[in-house]
This record gives sequence, structure tokens and C-alpha cells, in this order.
Amino acid sequence: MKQAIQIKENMYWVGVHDFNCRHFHGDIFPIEEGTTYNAYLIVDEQITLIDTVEEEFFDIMMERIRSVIGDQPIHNVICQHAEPDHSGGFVKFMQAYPDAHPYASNAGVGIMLKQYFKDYDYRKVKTGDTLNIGKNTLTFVEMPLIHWPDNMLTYVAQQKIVFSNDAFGQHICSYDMFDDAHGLDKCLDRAKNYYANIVMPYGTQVANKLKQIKDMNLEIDMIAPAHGVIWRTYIEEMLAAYEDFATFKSKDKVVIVYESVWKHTQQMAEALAEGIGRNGVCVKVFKYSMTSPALVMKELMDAKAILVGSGCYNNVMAIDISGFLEKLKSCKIKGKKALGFGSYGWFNGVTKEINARLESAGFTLLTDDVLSQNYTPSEEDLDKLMELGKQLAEEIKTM
Ligand SMILES: Cc1cc2nc3c(=O)[nH]c(=O)nc-3n(C[C@H](O)[C@H](O)[C@H](O)COP(=O)(O)O)c2cc1C
Repeated sequence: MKQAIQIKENMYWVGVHDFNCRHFHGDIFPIEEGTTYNAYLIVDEQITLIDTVEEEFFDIMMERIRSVIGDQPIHNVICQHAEPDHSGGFVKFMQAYPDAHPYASNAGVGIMLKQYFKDYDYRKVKTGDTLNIGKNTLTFVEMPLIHWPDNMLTYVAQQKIVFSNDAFGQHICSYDMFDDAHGLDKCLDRAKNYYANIVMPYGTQVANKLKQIKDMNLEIDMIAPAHGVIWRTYIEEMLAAYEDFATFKSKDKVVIVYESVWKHTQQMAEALAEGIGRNGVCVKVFKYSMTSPALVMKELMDAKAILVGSGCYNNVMAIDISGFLEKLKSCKIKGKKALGFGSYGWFNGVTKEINARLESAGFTLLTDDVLSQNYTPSEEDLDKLMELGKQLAEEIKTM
């Protein structure tokens, strides 16, 4: 029988490991080692469950719950986020515990009704509302658009713990449920990856919410997200990192992303990289169709600039690059520079189109030069690109 994992006095992790998850939320976020869906049980006068898990894993969550409370009833279920990885097991939960009271934000109740149709007599809560369950009092804080309109977190002052749902999550799939078992670098790297691929478009909301939480002067010694490990040792470092993420804090770094059939655009990418990388600026080069899009987004987070290249195919850029530019636009990235480049045969329009789309995605162009190459770059062309890369590196260092 699967067991709960105690995380504090009378508080238990009752979630599941999804070891085989390789595409989180559809194709948008490939991951390496699976993830967890974290539900938490508070055993008090009113036994309370924080979130459920994906529907297919409901029985595992129930085993863990029963390993702690046997057949005792559960009084409350806090639905912090209506997305199915946290609420999918909710309907089965209500069948098992029909007398439980579900709590959600106003937006959360709306989404739950749209997804699960039946009204379970939801109780709506807003920022500052509290629920006393015995020795512990839960305080709710709405977090709209981190990551859906309904997200909220739950703070338990008596135990100095925040249940943060999607915020501060990471994909670490382990029975060692605390951050310190995995080391600071890994935890922050996974948190960065998660932020880049799930939370990035909501950076403004994250920055505002972090300020609001700081201003509340809450005593916090544990942050328990809905995916991955629980923060207890690296809370300060993680919150500082989140501030950097939310403000797109960057270093002397350039990301180059391209697509190329006959390697002409690839040669341009590599010449630019040579000029940049040999002049004191970190450069990462990715052929997009051969790379995890999650990695590209993570690397872009702290880069000052991105160069995007494509050959011209049937008079348009490569479909992958077009999709990538669409993704960049949706991420509401701020304060970064960019430039297009690419090779063509008989229609010299793709680089201009890449530049236009980079500008409409919020980037400032590094130069007015249009880096278009007719068919194969000569040695002279590549030397010129290397020289331009050198100039770009100097400019990056002054930014
Ligand atoms: C499938 C295909 C379609 C192409 N269509 C066009 C086109 O419509 N207009 C054009 O200017 N060049 C076209 N080209 C030529 C390429 O743009 C040219 O060979 C370029 O150098 C390819 O760069 P790459 O090696 O980076 O892919 C096409 C090439 C391929 C492979």
C-alpha cells in the first residue's frame, strides 16, 4: 500500500509520481524525468486536503490519504487551481467524501463548473479570507494568471507553510521530497526551466505578487508547490531567483536559433557565434527542430539578445521558426535585443519578415543591417559575419 510522506506536524504529502510524463501540458514543455502532482493533507479537527491530482492517479492519492486517516471523513478540499493536473481527481474525491466542503477562488469556481458541470456547493474565497480548521487557520491569497485566472495559494501561519500550487514548481520526480536532497543548483535550474516554459508570460503578475507577499511579512519556513520538491532550505535563493526571472535579468549572453536545409543559414549562425563567443559573450546555438523547445526558452531567460535565422522555403521562413516566433510573442519578453538572418535563393524577404516579427514580439533590433545571404555564404561572407558577431558582442557588453 502506498504511504503518505509527513512534511510537518500533522501535515502530509499525499500526491503521486508521474514517472512517465515526458510532455508536460501537451507538447509545449518536454521534460526529462517525469513530474509529481502534489496534494497535501492537513490532519486537524477538520481534516483538509489541499488540491487533488490527475484523475488517472486518483486511487494512489486515496491510498496515501487512507494510510494516515483510515476511514475518517475529510471536511474540506481546497481547490487552488482548476487545471486538470490538480483538479482531475476532484469529482472522484467528492464521490468518496460527499460531505466535504470545496473551497476555490471566484474564478476557480467558474472554471470548475465549466469543467466538471456539477455544482458541489463551492465556497468562494478571496485574498485575505481565512478558514479555521482547529489548531490551524488557512489564509488564502489569490494569484490570478500565475498560471490561470483562478490560481491561489494557501498560507498556514501556525506552521509557517505556504501551499503555492503552480508557483515555485519544478519537475523533480523523487521520493526525497525536500529541496536540500537535490542541491541548490539543480533545484534552481529546474525552477528556471519550469518558469521559462509555464510562467514566463505572466512575469508582471509574478513580480507584483512577490512584492505583495514580501509586504505581508509572512513568516515562511516551507513552500510546498504542486509539482516537484518542497522548498525549505533554499527559499531565500529561490525567491531571489524568481525576482530575476520576473524581471528578465540578463547576462552577457546571446541565444542563436535557426532552421536550415542545406546548411547555408547554419553556416551563418556558426560564423556569428564564432564572432560573439570569441569576444567574451556566452553564446548558445540551437537548430530548433533538433532541440527541446523547453531548453531554448530556458536559455533565453537570461540572455541579452536572440538571433533568429531561417532559409527561405516556398517564399516563407521554416514552419518551425514561424512557430517559434509566435511563441516568443506570446511570452511577453521584455528588455531584450534581437536580429534575424538567413539564406535565400530567389526571394529576398524572409530576414525582413523575421525582423518585423521580432519587433512585434517586443524585441529591439540590434542593427538596421539585414543579414540576408543569397545561396551559399563564401569565405568572405563568413568572415564578415564573424566580424559582425564581434561587434555585436561589444554592444552586448555595454547593455
Ligand atoms: C524546399 C525548398 C524550397 C525553396 N523555396 C525557395 C523559395 O521559394 N524562394 C527562395 O528564394 N528560395 C527557395 N529555396 C532555396 C533556399 O532558400 C536556398 O537554397 C537557401 O540557401 C537555403 O538555405 P538553407 O541551406 O539554410 O536551408 C528553397 C529551398 C528548398 C530546399
